[in-house]
Amino acid sequence: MGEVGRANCALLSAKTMAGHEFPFMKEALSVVVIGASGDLAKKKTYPSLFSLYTSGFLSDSNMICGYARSKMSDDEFRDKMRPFLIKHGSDDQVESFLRLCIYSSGGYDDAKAMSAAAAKLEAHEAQQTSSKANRVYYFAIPPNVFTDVAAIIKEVGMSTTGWTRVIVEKPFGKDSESFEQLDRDMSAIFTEDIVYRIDHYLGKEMTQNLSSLRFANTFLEPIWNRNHISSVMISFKEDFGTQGRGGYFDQYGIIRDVMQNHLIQVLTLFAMEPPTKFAGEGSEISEHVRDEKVKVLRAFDPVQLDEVVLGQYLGNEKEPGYKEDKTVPDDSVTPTYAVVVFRINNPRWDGVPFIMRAGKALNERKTEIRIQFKRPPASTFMFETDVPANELVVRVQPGEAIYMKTNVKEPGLSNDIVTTELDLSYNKRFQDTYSQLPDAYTRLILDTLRGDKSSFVRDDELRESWKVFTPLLKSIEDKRFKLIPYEYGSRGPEQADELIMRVGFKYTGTYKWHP
Ligand SMILES: NC(=O)C1=CN([C@@H]2O[C@H](COP(=O)(O)OP(=O)(O)OC[C@H]3O[C@@H](n4cnc5c(N)ncnc54)[C@H](OP(=O)(O)O)[C@@H]3O)[C@@H](O)[C@H]2O)C=CC1
Ligand SMILES: O=C1O[C@H](COP(=O)(O)O)[C@@H](O)[C@H](O)[C@H]1O
Repeated sequence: MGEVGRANCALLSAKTMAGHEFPFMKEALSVVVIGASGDLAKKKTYPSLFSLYTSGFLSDSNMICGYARSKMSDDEFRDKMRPFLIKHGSDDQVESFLRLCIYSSGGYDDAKAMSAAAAKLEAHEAQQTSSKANRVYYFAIPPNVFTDVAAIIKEVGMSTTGWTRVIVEKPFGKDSESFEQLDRDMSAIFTEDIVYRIDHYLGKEMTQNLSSLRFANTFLEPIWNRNHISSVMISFKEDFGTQGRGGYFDQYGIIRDVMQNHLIQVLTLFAMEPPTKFAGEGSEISEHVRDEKVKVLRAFDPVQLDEVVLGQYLGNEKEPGYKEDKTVPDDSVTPTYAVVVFRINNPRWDGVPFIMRAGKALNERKTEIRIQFKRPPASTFMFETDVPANELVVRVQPGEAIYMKTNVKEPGLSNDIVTTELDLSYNKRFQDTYSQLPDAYTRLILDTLRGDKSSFVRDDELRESWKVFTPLLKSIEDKRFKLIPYEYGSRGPEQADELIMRVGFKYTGTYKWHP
């Protein structure tokens, strides 16, 4: 890899970075997973740490210490974790990785138990040749214990010879007020530079790709504005319901669950102005992208209530409805589906609707960004037909792809216009790497080890995004919305389509894809 490519490693995948030696790899490292007995730890945190191990970023000299309230021996913990690792590597790799994993039990405010865990880290670190010992704490715990855990880590768990970094999971509050409280409590304990707020959508391949797509292609950036784009739609669809998590979900709803975090992150990366720099040496590099994301959030207009549609799913003959989940109250008014239109009041985006759609229990699973361009001028006169607008679609998942709906002459003797696509499907174009693309968590944990914060959420980003969402959430809690029922497995409420058409999205229904 040449020097330019190397400098840009912030934009490369863990796979293509394999073989790279980062400074943290020459120093002692312990990773402590708080909440190691939980769901996230077994489904995401440990498999991602294992991937970093099999790709050479973690080594046999590292220690991974699980910490949670449940009492377990090291071996019992390893037995619990083994089934979640086996599909990610060979049996030998799993066993050698599990040898790095120890377990320590204790309460989330129990400084004595945390000291016992820290003593194990110290004993291990003392055996290493490096005089610097770094520590990462991964908070796979509910937010109500964040500050208790943070306080005991600060008291007894900080590295005295190297850096300490803390990865924190959402939710980062429920509204502006609770966010400010959490932020005050956390910042009284840790300085912002050691806090890595993870949003796994920022680690997804196509989210990471957005800036390259925009700023590394001269044909795109000049048309990335109100002069050429008529609407932008960011959609998140899941073809399953709350899957027994209804009790948790009911406290949050779809807006807090995916819009205020994952989708707003995608939107701000899409809409921000060019950052000063993406890559290079120094911790300030990470701030350039985050500065621009904050700036664009500050330009959001208040959401208009008549530009919002909310829904809740009903069951069908096969699947239960949302309120049939025993953990959901019978009178729940929590939306499982939402369309919200955002307006960005700056010279680039004035007048362009940003339509955010998210829903559970829909007809398919997909996340995408759909950019609809203005119609070709005078097309009805010139071609004597309504030529459809071009659309650029960034398919985030599943089946990562970028395709541009393009109008061409129908091949043959006809002069009719047909809409087809310029298609960059990742599974075809990047056959060697596609099946090995790293999980979002793998990439983000590696970024933490490297000290690259550009794909983590800064406190002022959260502050600004809560300012956008809080008034809307309050209106929902004040029951100012009618929740529209939709059937499990449908495309969501019809009123959602009416809204997106009303604000400017055009659906012709004429495009057919032939894979
Ligand atoms: N490289 C690749 O992998 C490619 C894949 N394709 C695939 O082809 C298929 C069709 O392409 P696509 O770009 O989605 O085109 P469509 O024209 O089918 O859909 C375009 C958009 O219109 C919305 N829509 C659909 N029905 C209605 C309606 N009745 N009223 C209002 N809006 C509606 C869809 O929303 P909603 O999502 O809610 O249905 C979608 O956002 C997709 O599955 C796509 O993944 C196409 C090109 C390349
Ligand atoms: O954070 C969350 O994200 C998942 C969707 O993540 P994905 O990577 O599978 O797209 C969502 O199902 C969950 O409700 C939400 O809390």
